[in-house]
Amino acid sequence: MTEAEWWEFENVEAMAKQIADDIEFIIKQAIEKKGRALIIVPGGSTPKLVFPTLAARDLDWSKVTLMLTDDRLVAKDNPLSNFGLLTKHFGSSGAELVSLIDENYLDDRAAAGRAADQKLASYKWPADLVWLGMGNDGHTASIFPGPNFDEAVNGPRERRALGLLPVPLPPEAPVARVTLSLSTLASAHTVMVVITGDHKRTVLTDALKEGASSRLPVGRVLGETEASIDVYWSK
Ligand SMILES: O=C1O[C@H](COP(=O)(O)O)[C@@H](O)[C@H](O)[C@H]1O
Repeated sequence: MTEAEWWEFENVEAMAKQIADDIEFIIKQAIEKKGRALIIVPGGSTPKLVFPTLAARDLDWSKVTLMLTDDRLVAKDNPLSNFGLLTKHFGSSGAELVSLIDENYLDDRAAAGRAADQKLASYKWPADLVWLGMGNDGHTASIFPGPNFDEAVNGPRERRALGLLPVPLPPEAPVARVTLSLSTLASAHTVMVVITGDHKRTVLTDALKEGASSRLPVGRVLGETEASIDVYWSK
């Protein structure tokens, strides 16, 4: 069983405000303590509820690095690009935005993963915050259930990013991915999971019960997380 604290909200607006408050606090604390904040955020649809509220916060964004938990292996101007979403909301904030995708390797997921891994070596780890999303199938970042699951979770601990192919391909984004590794996600100072709807609540509850040996990616990542875990949930 993995312990997590649940925060439940009447609506997504109230949830978005609380998440923005909490991330603002984490960023300010990190800047005060070490001069910069490294904040990892998810892609997909759920962050769209929070990014506008967070981006409007009066912070010294020039001292903030924003990176993604994962991205789709597509060009930055492709509508599926998580980095495109990040740029849309934070592009004028002054924050450093880090893409996991090197457009030289759009046809080669393994090389794309190695390129991201090399790039990430120049950042200061662990991250101050890893904010995880979760798909209906229990995937988190781009660690999916299926044949790539073992490769994704059993890699060397020093590996920070890797290229993966979800099987089956998710209909909403049927492309290869580059994802942060389990060890990178799980070593953050703070970990939050943000989900909506009854189905995802059931999936996450089951995954937490299964703990570190969970059959679901989100359960595996959270089971290995060193920090306390906060779950934000709204209908
Ligand atoms: O493909 C992805 O999906 C998950 C879940 O996204 P959501 O749309 O169900 O919120 C997301 O966390 C991940 O970053 C993204 O690349």
